[in-house]
Amino acid sequence: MAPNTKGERFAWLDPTSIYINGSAFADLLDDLVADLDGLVVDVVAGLDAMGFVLGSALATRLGVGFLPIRKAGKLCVETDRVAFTNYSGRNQDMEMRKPAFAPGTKVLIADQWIETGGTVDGAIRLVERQGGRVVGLAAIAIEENATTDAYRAAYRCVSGVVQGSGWQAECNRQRLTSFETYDPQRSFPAIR
Ligand SMILES: O=P(O)(O)OC[C@H]1O[C@H](OP(=O)(O)OP(=O)(O)O)[C@H](O)[C@@H]1O
Repeated sequence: MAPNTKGERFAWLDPTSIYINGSAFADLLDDLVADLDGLVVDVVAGLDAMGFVLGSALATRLGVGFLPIRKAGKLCVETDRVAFTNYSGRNQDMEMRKPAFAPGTKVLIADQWIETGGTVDGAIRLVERQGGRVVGLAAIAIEENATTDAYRAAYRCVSGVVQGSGWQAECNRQRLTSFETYDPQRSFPAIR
């Protein structure tokens, strides 16, 4: 995963090198699906924008559909809208089509990353307001803080970066030791 080279307005890392490499992406999905074993999911909801990548891939692996939750102002149908604040401190709105599913639908929410938990909090509210049951959260990494501790207590939380690992501690510090040797070419897709 690549370090931020652009400053504070941006996320502290970029996981594109996982998505762009077929083996790495497949390994990530294998691990997440294995950790989701036994969880009954009716639909995967992915968060705009990068949560669409992981969310739609997971949905196809789980054999269920995919529901995009959008940043506000994009959907051309009736929506429900909530405000949220993410790691940047910026206030934004997000929207979900309305109606999106029947009450009681079991929803797995997927996002690229959970840092403060502010973004996923908005998605949980949208799902629950339509009578959906959030059954799990999936991400490449879920940083540890009071908000995400509460999520782990309430929902099945699965992440590529495993809780208790050295990588989890590095994620919490927002500095990976692998940044020192990061080389984008190592993840380039093979040319056939
Ligand atoms: O836990 P939080 O502090 O809310 O931060 C996590 C969110 O931030 C990132 O997305 P970002 O808002 O950067 O947008 P993007 O998906 O369009 O890159 C990430 O993909 C999550 O959606």
